[in-house]
Amino acid sequence: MNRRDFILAGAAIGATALLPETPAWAAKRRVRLGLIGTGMRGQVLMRELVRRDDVELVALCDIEPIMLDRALAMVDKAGKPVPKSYGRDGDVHAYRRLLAQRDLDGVIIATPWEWHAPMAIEAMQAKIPVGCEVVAGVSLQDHWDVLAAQQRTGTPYMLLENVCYRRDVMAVLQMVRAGLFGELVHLQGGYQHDLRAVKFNSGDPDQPYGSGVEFGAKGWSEARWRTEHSVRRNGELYPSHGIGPCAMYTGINRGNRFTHINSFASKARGLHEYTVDKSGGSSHPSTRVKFKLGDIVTTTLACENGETILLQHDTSLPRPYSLGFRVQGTHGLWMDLNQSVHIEGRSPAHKWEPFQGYQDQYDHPLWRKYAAEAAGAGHGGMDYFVIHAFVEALKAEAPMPIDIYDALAWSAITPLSEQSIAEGFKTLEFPDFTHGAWKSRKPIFAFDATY
Ligand SMILES: NC(=O)c1ccc[n+]([C@@H]2O[C@H](COP(=O)([O-])OP(=O)(O)OC[C@H]3O[C@@H](n4cnc5c(N)ncnc54)[C@H](O)[C@@H]3O)[C@@H](O)[C@H]2O)c1
Repeated sequence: MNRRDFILAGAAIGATALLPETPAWAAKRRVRLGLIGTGMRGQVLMRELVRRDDVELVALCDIEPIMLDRALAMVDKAGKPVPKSYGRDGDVHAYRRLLAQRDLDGVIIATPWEWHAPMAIEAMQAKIPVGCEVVAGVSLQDHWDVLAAQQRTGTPYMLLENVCYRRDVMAVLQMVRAGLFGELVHLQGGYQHDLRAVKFNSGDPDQPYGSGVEFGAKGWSEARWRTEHSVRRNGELYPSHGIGPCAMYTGINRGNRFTHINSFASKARGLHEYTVDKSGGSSHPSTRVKFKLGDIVTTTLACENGETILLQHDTSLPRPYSLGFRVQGTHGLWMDLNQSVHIEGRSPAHKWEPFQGYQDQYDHPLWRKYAAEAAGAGHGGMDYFVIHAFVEALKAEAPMPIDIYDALAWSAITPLSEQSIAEGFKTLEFPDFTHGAWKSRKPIFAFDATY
């Protein structure tokens, strides 16, 4: 079975994730990748890509020449061959020319959210495996369209959700699998990150954070596109960093699934107050914008196996960063905010223990093996692992460890939470993107030190 037959076999049964064990013939030594979106995130991912000997970055695309030039300079500094580049002319569809380049083994998408679904769909139609930054799509229909393209073509798709590879998150995965928490009952996570200085700047490419109160066409980097989502939308806008680890702990899409969702949104005050304070009055146009996104959006998910999961989206108020994880079962719990654990019968009664001892004992084999390589990579090293996983799975032509179903279930939380809030905080049924396959699918994420 060659690579093409392997992909088509996936299409025939509806999902690459249902494919058998990695076949013996599959052992590529190098992969040729393209990158669409060489902005702030794309450049962080490129740091990982250009230092790998098994990756050849053969194509870059961005419609902002400054970002494209920064990316090309990174390749040059790394002493790697010059990739083809697209988009300098500002053509928002220049990525189609990249996808038409016939030598690609995979493409990474790190563009604004609204581009993820169309770009991924067209890449899969061209039979080019996709590594997509969070999120998978914007509307619920986007999610069904991405699924249809993946199933029609059988092309591998991975969501590049890096928090699943955070060192403590992976140690907790080992603890969950070792049964330390007993049967899981309740989990929490979220995206609790003061993004005010990301959502506004002066538009100066050298000062992307907090340099002013512009956004939209006058902003730079995420202020150019992300802030608009806070103007138009009210929901859990960035679910995957929080839900990804919780979904892996509870086996979502692999023996478990989300059944229901609801969301509550608080009033919206933070972004308006920030623009007034930062601009010193109410004369700047940004101070007159009415932001729809509630400052704190709280989402609850119910799971088939009886767990509840609570997510909080909190990006518009002053606060230190924390994803707010809590993993609680019949024998005890872990919380990341206080870096503490309590395990009944092992911890002192009613007392927290520091997590460090557990971290050392349950450190994941991947971290034990690759900690030195990951040192210095983005987000405390986890960006090393997410790129490593995508590249290794591509080389092995094996199922993606965070696959299309993970991507869709995690990312669809956003449009569903918007709908819940819009309909008076209504509880909604969660769609089953696996069409029942969740019952028999087995977990595959991070069982050894491979990827
Ligand atoms: N996983 C993480 O930790 C993490 C961190 C930051 C950002 N992200 C995600 O990465 C993505 C990009 O975010 P960012 O911070 O790099 O934003 P950014 O604005 O800095 O970069 C996006 C780039 O996409 C380019 N672009 C826009 N439309 C395009 C098109 N049609 N064709 C080609 N290029 C186009 C822009 O010119 C820009 O350079 C987002 O989805 C974001 O949520 C993930």
